[in-house]
This record gives sequence, structure tokens and C-alpha cells, in this order.
Amino acid sequence: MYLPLPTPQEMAAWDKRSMDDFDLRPELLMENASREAFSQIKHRFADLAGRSALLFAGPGNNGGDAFALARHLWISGVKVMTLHSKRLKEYDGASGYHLSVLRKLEVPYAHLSEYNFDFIRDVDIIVDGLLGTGFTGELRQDYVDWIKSINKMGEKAYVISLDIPSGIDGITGEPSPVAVRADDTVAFEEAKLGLMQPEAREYVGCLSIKKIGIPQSIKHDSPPEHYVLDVDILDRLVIPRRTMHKGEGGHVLVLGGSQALSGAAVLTCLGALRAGAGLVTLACPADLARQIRCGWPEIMTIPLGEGFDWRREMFSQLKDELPRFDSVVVGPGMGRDDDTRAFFCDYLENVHQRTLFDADALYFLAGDDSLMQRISRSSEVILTPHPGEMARFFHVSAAQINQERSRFVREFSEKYNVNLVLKGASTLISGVDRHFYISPFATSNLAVGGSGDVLAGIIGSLMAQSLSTLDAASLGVYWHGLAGKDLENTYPFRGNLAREIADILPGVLARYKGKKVGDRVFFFC
Ligand SMILES: NC(=O)C1=CN([C@@H]2O[C@H](COP(=O)(O)OP(=O)(O)OC[C@H]3O[C@@H](n4cnc5c(N)ncnc54)[C@H](O)[C@@H]3O)[C@@H](O)[C@H]2O)[C@@H](O)CC1
Ligand SMILES: [K+]
Repeated sequence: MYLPLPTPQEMAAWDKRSMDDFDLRPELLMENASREAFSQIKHRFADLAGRSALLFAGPGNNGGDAFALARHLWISGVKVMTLHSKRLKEYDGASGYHLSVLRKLEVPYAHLSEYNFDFIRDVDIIVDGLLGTGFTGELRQDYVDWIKSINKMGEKAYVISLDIPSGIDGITGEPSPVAVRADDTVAFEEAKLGLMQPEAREYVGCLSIKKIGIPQSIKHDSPPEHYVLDVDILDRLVIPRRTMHKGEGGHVLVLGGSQALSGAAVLTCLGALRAGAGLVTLACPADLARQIRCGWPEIMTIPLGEGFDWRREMFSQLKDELPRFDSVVVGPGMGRDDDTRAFFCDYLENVHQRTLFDADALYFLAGDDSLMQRISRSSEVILTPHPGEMARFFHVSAAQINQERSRFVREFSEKYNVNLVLKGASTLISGVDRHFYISPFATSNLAVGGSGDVLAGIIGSLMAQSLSTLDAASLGVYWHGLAGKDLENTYPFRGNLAREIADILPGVLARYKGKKVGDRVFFFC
């Protein structure tokens, strides 16, 4: 459901406890790590004998992983050259141990700073063991040069990064300032947080997570703060009983739409219907409701008052009806004028406990902290801002939000303690359980007007189907991401409509639910 995403510090603490409490020696963990990387290479190259490999070994344990891997490749008949970043006698501990075995085997090696890459003609395999989770700050210039050489040679060769592409920050995922562009990254024990950040995407290649023997109890006792959503989250949806009636599918109320933006509310309704809600009702100003009813027979409507505009008094028409709905989505395309705001304020006085706030509802909430106080600490409500909407809560720009997504989400959670979905590539969810969940999907096919409205409908639908709000958000974000990824196959240059995201949801679920992805986090590599 959720795979752990430790920070480098959390991972180092697990490593240390493995040693202190279980006497698991680093040499052994390093051996396991290198075997896993070796099996990934074997997976890529059917016949290794006679191939050539260039291994970059940095000064720490990541370099030690490369030394151990060099041995496995050498024994398999690969022509190996191991390049080390510091003097041989400076290697100690587990790295020193694996280096000493290499030297006894007489595997060729050279100091990186003395090696002339101009002599390299064709190399099949490049191993990036320069820097792992011990990397901090900005790269030293010599590392920048080595990484650039790897990337140049990598245009023709296969590049595998050990644990994390060198140069990627283990928390933010940013290159600092450059990073290795890998075809494969093998993360040891668990993927590190930085690997799942959008900034790291174009460097990581195909990510696999390989266990190296850290005892489960250690991870259980000191769980990380961040997790990535996994495909088995789809198992939260069970095959419906043949004899079910539509009421069991849940009834979603959508409050949204305005003359200029009626499509947003319709897309939310479609998202809710395609995600399996038994009934979806749209409540909006009467003339708008009439228009929508003509085009969309599946959407039930409650025409409020008259005309096209929201008015405060319309709420009295709705108030007594609220309990018959299983969830409410408020905001898509609603508009932002004072009358609409007044309606929204009245809604907040009587808020349905399972409410999703999106779009213009977020605009109102961000502009008035007293409104936020009314829903603060409500464990079943959820807010789904995109970076621009989130920015209004903090009086910063969307770009600033994107630079420090985790920090802003954490601050928001600490202040209001409600469930939150910060949309964008690698959408971030924070739950009232104080954990953070990252979507593994980043796809341009979701970057289309109306995509967020569909997501609001999906999550609202799942909330109406009795999932906890946090599960509804996690499953909804995953399902929506998967649909976007699937559309990438059909429309690699984009051009899909938001309604197509909604339309393919049931088919995507049928195709991917229960699918085995092994140790790969990203489905599509
Ligand atoms: N028990 C363990 O700790 C295990 C660790 N493993 C590997 O070890 C790695 C972590 O090992 P380490 O903690 O030794 O760290 P690293 O191997 O990432 O390297 C740390 C070294 O990099 C240098 N460095 C840091 N920032 C730099 C910068 N900006 N520019 C240039 N040099 C810089 C430091 O001076 C230090 O010498 C993991 O990523 C993983 O690959 C695996 O072998 C499995 C077991
Ligand atoms: K590395």
C-alpha cells in the first residue's frame, strides 16, 4: 500500500541499529547491496562475458558497493576497470575490505583524477558508485567533472546508479548542481525520499528497490515520516456484489459551477461517477442546473434559487438535505464573488463532516483564517490545492511552494491538522496521522485544465464509498496518476481531454489492479 521512503538520516539510523543490535556487519550489507545491483545488470544483459564495465567508486560506502560489484562482474567474465576517487590506502572499513579482495583478484583499477577518459572507446556498462546517502551540499568540482564524463559516455552506454544517482540530494531530489543520468537506479533496502521527488525524475531512470537485510523490526520501531503510494492501494477497492443497489455505491453531492465555469463541476461529477459512486448530485444555481441537466443525464441536479448566480439564501434550500449525502465536494468552478462567498460561509457553519474543498472553496479558505478555523482538526475533511492555491495560504508564489513542497505541507498540517493533497508532479498527501505520502506518478498528460476537478470527483466518490478520507485521497491520487500514465501510451504528445482521464478510470482499474510490479516502483519501465 505504502512503501517507506527514508531520508538519508533515517536510513543511516537503521544501518547503525543493524550493526549495534544485530551485529550485522557493513561488509555483509554491502555484499548484499552489490549482489542486488549485479542481478539488475544481469537482467539487462543476457550474456555478460566479454562485456566491458567502468566502475566509479567514491570515497564512502557507496564506493564500497562499487568495489564489491566490480568483483561480481569480474568473476562473470566482464572486462572491468575500477576507478577510485581517493588514494587506495585511505579506504578503510567495509569499503577497504571489498577493495582489498579486488586487489587480490588483480582486477584493474586506477585513480579517477589520473584517468584519461579520452582513451575510452566503447564501454557497455557504467557503474555509478560515486556518492550515496552521505552526499551533502554542493558537489566538489572534480565530482562535477566526473559526473559529466559519466553522462557523456552514458549517451551510448548503460548506466546503473547504486542507491541514488550521484549528485542527487537525498531529501530534495535536486541535482547539486549536476547529477548522473541513470538508466537504472537500484535503491538499497528502501527508496530514499529524494528519489521520489519530481526534480529527480529525469536522473533516476528505472527505479528498483532491493532488500539488503535490514531487520524488519528496526524499520517497524523507527518508521520513516514519508511513504510512496504502491499499486496494491488499488486493492482497497473490492469487486462489487452483483446484487448491490446504487445506494451502496455512495451518494456524492457536488457544490460548484457558475456561468463561466460550468465544465469544472461537470468534470467533478464525471470523476465521481467513473470512480464508482452510485449517485452523483450537483447543486448549483437553477438556470445552470437546467443547462447541465440537458447534456448530462447521469448527473442529478438540485436547482438552487433562480438565475445563474450563487446567493446566500440558496443555502437554506440545501441545509436539510445535506445528511442524505455520503460526501460533499465543494468549490469546482463555483466563482469567487461576495454572494458565492456568503453561501460558502453558510455551508461552513453546517459543514458535512466528509467534505472535500477544492478550487474556489480553497480561494475563500485561504483568504480568511477564521474560515479555516471552522474546519481545522476535522479528521474527515480534505483540501486539494494545486501549488497556486496553496501559495495563497502562505502569501508566497507557486514557484516557492514547488521549491519546498514538503516544508509547506508540513507547516500546513501542523497548523490545521486536516488531510491535504498538494497536487502537481509527484502529488504529496499529508494525513491527520502526521505521515506524508507521495505519488509515484509524474506525467504531462495530467497537466490539462479540468484534471484537478476530475481528481476531486474521484476522491469525493471514494469518500462516499466508506473509505477513510486518507485512504480515499491516497487511492484517488494513485488511480488518477495511473490513468494519466496510461494516457501517455495513447497520447505521448498530450492532447487528451480531462474527461478522458475520468472515462478510462474503470478500464485502468481492471487492467492494473492486482498486477505484479515486483520491486519496481514505477510501473512503466
Ligand atoms: N551499512 C551501511 O551504511 C550501508 C551503506 N551502503 C551504501 O553506503 C552509502 C552511504 O555511505 P556513506 O555514508 O559512506 O556515504 P557516501 O558513500 O555517500 O559518501 C560519503 C563521502 O562523500 C563525501 N562527500 C559528501 N558530500 C560531498 C560533496 N558535496 N562533494 C564531494 N564529496 C562529498 C564525504 O566526504 C564522504 O567521504 C549508501 O548510499 C549505500 O550505497 C550499502 O553498502 C549498504 C550498507
Ligand atoms: K551513486
